[in-house]
Amino acid sequence: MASPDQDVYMTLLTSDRYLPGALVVAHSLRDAGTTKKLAILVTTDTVSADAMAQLQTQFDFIIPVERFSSDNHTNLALMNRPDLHSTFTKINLWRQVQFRKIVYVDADMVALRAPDELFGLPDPFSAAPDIGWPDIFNTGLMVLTPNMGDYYALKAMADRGISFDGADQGLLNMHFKNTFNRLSFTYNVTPSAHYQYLPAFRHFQSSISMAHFIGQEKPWMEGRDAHMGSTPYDQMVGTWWAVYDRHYKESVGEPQGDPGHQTEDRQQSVDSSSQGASTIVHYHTKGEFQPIAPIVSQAYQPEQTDSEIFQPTAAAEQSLHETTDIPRDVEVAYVPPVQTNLETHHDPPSYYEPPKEPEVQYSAWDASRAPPPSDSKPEASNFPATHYDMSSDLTPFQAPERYPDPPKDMWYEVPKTPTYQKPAPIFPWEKDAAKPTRVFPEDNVATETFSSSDPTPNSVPSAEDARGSTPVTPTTPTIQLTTADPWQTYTRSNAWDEIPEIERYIGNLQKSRKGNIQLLQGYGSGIAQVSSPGGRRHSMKLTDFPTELERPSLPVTPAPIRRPSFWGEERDEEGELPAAEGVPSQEDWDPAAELEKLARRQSVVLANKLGMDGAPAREIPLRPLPYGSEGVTSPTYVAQVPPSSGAKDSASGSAPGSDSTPRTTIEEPSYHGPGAMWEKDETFPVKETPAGATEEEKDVLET
Ligand SMILES: O=c1ccn([C@@H]2O[C@H](COP(=O)(O)OP(=O)(O)O[C@H]3O[C@H](CO)[C@@H](O)[C@H](O)[C@H]3O)[C@@H](O)[C@H]2O)c(=O)[nH]1
Ligand SMILES: [Mn+2]
Repeated sequence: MASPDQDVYMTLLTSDRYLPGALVVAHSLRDAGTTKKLAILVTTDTVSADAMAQLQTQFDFIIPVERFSSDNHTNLALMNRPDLHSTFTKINLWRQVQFRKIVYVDADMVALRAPDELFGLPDPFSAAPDIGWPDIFNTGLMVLTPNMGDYYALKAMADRGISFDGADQGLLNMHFKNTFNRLSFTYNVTPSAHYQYLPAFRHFQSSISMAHFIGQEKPWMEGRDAHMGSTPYDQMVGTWWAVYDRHYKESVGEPQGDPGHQTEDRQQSVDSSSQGASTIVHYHTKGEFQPIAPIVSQAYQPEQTDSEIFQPTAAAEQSLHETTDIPRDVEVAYVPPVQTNLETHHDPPSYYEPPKEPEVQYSAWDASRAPPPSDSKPEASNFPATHYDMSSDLTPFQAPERYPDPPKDMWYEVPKTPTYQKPAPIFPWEKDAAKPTRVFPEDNVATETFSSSDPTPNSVPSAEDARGSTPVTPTTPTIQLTTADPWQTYTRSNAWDEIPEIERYIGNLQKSRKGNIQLLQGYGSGIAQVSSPGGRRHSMKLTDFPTELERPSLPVTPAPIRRPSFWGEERDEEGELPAAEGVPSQEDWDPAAELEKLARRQSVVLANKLGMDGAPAREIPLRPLPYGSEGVTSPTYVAQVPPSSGAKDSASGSAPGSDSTPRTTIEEPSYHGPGAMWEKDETFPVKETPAGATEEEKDVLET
């Protein structure tokens, strides 16, 4: 058995014709003292059993392999080598993974010395240059490390007929194109009868390891007398014959020696074990087969092979006589085996001229003369194609230890100089504006406490007042919080209210419109000189709202009268909501009287003001009362006559001239509609909410 670390020399036999060559290779290596084992690839369908038996005597391993054929007959015909159709079989070398290293040797080589050092090469593939085209390597000698990767690649190419010469050399040179380790020519010297570089041969002669007889003619096919000269080629051929004769030279009558015994003299007999068996070797070696022999029909009895094959059969005998010139009366000692199972030709002995067989035509199709052959392949069928298979790897995916770093400079860089620039100040107060400060509710609480004892409790103290106020008593914080009204404590002043420029500006505006202002002064809607009841300071603040006391109180709608429910019952007391504070009860509420009161108040205030200002009293135009209120009379109410005398003409329903006569009908209120708040070109009212009734007005109302 071969072990994975074993090294072997290996050759190939695809037909019996090369049997002498394969045996000589083995012998030459052994004779040269190799320490390596010998193996041979054999295509069993085209190699006879007796040839196999011969191989068994010399090779340590006989390996049957599948035969790969090339259909590229055109290129083989170009080389005039149609016999090389099966050399694709060589790719089986790469699947012999039971060996560590293989030194492949063609069957037409002979070893002058054993190149065992080639097994020490680290390169996976080495070969020597071809003499016909030194850029490529010759496939007669190759040092290779078998592996299935190369095998499948080569097989894929072979299946598609990819080879520039139609044989293995073209295929292998395409696959190992630029990756082969180039060996010295001395490992594969291919002498030629036509071209010899004599000085080089002489110079390197002593270092030649192997000679290779390339081409159609092989030493055993030409006979021992073909090259008897002294040229390098002749010398190489002589070397081959020396090995052959050492082992296969037929020497009749020589004593049989030890099976392993080999003689140095090429004229002496071959070793006894191969004497009988070597007949098939002789048969395939020109000039070596001895057909005429004594009647020894059973002369050859092979020990290790099927004897049936070697029995001279009547049919075989007949066949031999028919195809040769051998007279019928001559006994044939050996009849070649009838290889009916083989497609390939049966090699005839070299001593006779075989009848002319119809020559195999591999001529190329001439497109200019004929249509393509009907059995030709489709166009571009030899284009290289790559086939991918699904992965059968069952190992789970392992993430790599680290992934490549992310690309840099991918962040947004904030501009160094900010694009925002403060706009240039436009207004004077923008230049020296006070830094804004925060005011917290606590500050205002303190203000509230302070202002509770103040005579003007409703005036809104400014922030300055609050800061300058007396310190808050820390013992009554809770009281302060509960009494504080956030709406009252919240400062309603603006920063610009205190700016003198603005006050001056407003003042100037008012001066130019004095007349109008004076007219309104007394009514509380003026800007300046507003006198508040509590001594309220004159302010020009735009946001100075009137206090609660300054605002007129609005008439209050009484609570509704409760009616019995559908069931005629009064609802439970407990379900009632508490009465609103300040709302008079229904019984105390006289709508007519209240309406009268309201009307009177309006008239009195209006008359008062107008009279005070000294302006001529305007007649109040009459207006109809709202629907439903016409003709309502009150038995108790007597309308007050305005102080001005103009009422005499304007009052409706009152007797003329009777000023002192109390009226019995409610005076119709005048109504102008909303009207414009202010006219065009008029100064806008700074006080949006009119000031409440003054003390004087209140006095009038209450009387
Ligand atoms: O009928 C045959 C033909 C070939 N072979 C084997 O195939 C090899 C190659 O054939 P060969 O006659 O030696 O070819 P070469 O004349 O050497 O031709 C060259 O071209 C061939 C085809 O490319 C290559 O295989 C050779 O290595 C290369 O030297 C032989 O050595 C044998 O091992 C047989 O066994 N029987
Ligand atoms: Mn060869």
